[in-house]
Amino acid sequence: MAPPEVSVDVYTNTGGKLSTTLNPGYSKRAYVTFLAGTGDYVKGVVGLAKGLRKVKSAYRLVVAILPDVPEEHREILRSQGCIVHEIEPIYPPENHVQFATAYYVINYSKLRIWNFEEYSTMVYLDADIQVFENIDHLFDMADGYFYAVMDCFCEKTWSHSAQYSIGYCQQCPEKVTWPAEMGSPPPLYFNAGMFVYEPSRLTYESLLQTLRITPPTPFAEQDFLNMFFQHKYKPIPPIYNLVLAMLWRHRENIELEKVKVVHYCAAGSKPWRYTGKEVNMDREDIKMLVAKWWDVYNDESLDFKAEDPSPEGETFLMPSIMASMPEPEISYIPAPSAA
Ligand SMILES: O=c1ccn([C@@H]2O[C@H](COP(=O)(O)OP(=O)(O)O[C@H]3O[C@H](CO)[C@H](O)[C@H](O)[C@H]3O)[C@@H](O)[C@H]2O)c(=O)[nH]1
Ligand SMILES: O[C@H]1[C@H](O)[C@@H](O)[C@H](O)[C@@H](O)[C@H]1O
Ligand SMILES: [Mn+2]
Repeated sequence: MAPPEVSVDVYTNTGGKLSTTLNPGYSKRAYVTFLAGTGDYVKGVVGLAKGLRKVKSAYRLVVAILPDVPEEHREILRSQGCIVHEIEPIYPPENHVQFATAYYVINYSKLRIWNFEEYSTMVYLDADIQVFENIDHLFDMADGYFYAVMDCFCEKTWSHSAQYSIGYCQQCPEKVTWPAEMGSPPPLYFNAGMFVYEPSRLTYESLLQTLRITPPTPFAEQDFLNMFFQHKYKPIPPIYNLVLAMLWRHRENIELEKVKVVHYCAAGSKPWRYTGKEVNMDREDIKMLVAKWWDVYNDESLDFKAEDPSPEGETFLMPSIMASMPEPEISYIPAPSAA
């Protein structure tokens, strides 16, 4: 039986408030990012909030914050229209980590976002990500999968891995093929700076339970999520999370003018710390992308306005008739053959 229709206010990230008739069965959607510490990542979140406004995203930005984020920074985020949501830290399993505990706490704490059950679908974005084109259509993908962009194994950060040791990368699996004597090739591996997922209490509990018996590995929650969602993972095109190293490692896989989401994850590329001195950072494409981030960050017209809806406002799934953006088809990337 169809649920009764009710009239509700729909708040948009662009500051609009639309009254409409919605089916209460409609699910809620939001972007979510993560912030820890007293440092300068708050600038990344502010940039991201403004970027989402610039591309007229219909959905709010939730910021999952650790208790150590100072009140001053929380206030900046609220004043930018973000929904600030404090979470408890998650610690790595006991007796496993002698050093770099902070690194693991920061990254594992991200798993709390599976507990945000008030939302049915969320798009997670690292604070060092910027969105240059509307990606709201990602919320329309079929339920039951974990969507993210395939990573690249060519940078030194991967030097601990078997892939790196033989020069194998899933971005060009035909260049160096996986040797039979090393067993089956590794499963597809995503970068966890951006993903589409469904919060769920059950999944959340299973994640935490599994984490307790999983020794920490170099890429922390990224390795863990890859293991946990191995059979649910569906790759989406690199335009949804341009890992910057792709520009010098696999330029042929990237159509830069089509890129919607940029992930400033390469060493030296965080726009708010950028000096241009580190390796590859003097490239023209990098300079252009850093400048584009600053354009958004410095654009005062993108600041959240006082007359805009309160950060407590809810964002409901809008009936497609109201959606302002055309919804491009997303082509799934077929799994590269092992050979
Ligand atoms: O002091 C910090 C450090 C990190 N973060 C948050 O944690 C995220 C992950 O850190 P980085 O973006 O600096 O790291 P990378 O992009 O190199 O990280 C990649 O690898 C990490 C694990 O190694 C995570 O999986 C991360 O999501 C993935 O994009 C940041 O975006 C930010 O949201 C903070 O808030 N404060
Ligand atoms: O998977 C890794 C990891 O996310 C690193 O932290 C990032 O800097 C690299 O670019 C990426 O390949
Ligand atoms: Mn990142």
